[in-house]
Amino acid sequence: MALDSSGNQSEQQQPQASSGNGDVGLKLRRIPNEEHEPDNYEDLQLDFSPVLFSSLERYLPDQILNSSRIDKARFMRDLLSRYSPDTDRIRIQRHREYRQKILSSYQRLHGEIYSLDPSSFFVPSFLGAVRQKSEESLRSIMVPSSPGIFTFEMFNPRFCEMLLAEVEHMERWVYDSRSTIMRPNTMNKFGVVLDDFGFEAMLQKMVDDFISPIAQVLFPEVCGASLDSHHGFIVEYGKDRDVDLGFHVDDSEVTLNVCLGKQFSGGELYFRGVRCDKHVNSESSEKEVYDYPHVPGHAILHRGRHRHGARATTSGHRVNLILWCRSSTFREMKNYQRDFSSWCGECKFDKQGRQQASVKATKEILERRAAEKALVELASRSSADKT
Ligand SMILES: O=C(O)CCC(=O)C(=O)O
Ligand SMILES: [Fe+2]
Repeated sequence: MALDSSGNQSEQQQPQASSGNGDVGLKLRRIPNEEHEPDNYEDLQLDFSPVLFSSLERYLPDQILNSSRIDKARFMRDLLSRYSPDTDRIRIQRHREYRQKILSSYQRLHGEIYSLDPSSFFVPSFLGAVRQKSEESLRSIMVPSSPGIFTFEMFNPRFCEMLLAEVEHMERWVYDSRSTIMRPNTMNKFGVVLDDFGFEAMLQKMVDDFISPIAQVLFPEVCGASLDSHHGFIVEYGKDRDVDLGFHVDDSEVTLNVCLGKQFSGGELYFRGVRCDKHVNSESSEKEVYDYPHVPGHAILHRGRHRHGARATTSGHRVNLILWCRSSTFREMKNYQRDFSSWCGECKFDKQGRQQASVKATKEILERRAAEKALVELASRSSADKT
């Protein structure tokens, strides 16, 4: 369903609370209305991601929030267009057409995995821990690893099998239809972007209902509670696939990486500390060195800025689901900050150095003052002795 510039739709319209030019002066709320359940915009042809519309909906002023879905979509589209440069708009439009082309011709193998079904996707320990919503319950399923890195069992073997089969089915479709698809990022020659194949809404729900509540507890300093978008993809290693992955940071605040299988050796992740943009190439300390061997069904959760790479998969076939989870709030806040010592190892080290230097300088001043005072007292005592 397309939304034309006048907002006319074939969908039946409800009475309008506010419409047309009258909306222009209305401002978004500063604090989202968390109780409001946003509409779904998947079926509308919009210039921006439907997920963005659902997220933005909670910030709408009451006058718009109570109006029809179409009016809300029109209001948000106009607002976003005002802030989006033309080049962005063209890029978004092309990407939407690209996705539309895939969706209109790709036949799903397991349609049931395109909607989140927690009890069939997740193991009971993971489901129970997130549902209890306490820090204690979340920490109880985490395997001790290294500071800022959390590992836990997450996917049921049956779900792993179905997703693996779906990925194989996608690759076969790409080959048979001679389609050219966009690979997950510049580092991978293989793998698929799940969001382009219709998984975007399911994966964002996984982020909203499961990853954000965990990140809120484990990564509050990068706005873990407000992960409002993601890039969800599959990486594949082994014979006739990628071999390894170079040292890098992810374009995410928090990354979830789950191994789906199959059988393989090698492919360990290696970590070397969290860094901000300025310190991304700095040395790492011994304490920051950590290696993680993948286990099918198990997840590893880390900050996107935690420097890492993947060693060569030396035999077999390794397939992982990666979710780069992003927070627009964190990205906006970052523009106004210089000190990232709450999460960057090097900023923290610099800050400690500055604090130690300042303590040392203060101590020296106090010692000098005490010595001067003692000298004055000595001098006054000796002159009193003489008289
Ligand atoms: O191969 C892996 O498990 C890691 C992949 C990764 O770090 C990435 O795609 O950003
Ligand atoms: Fe990565």
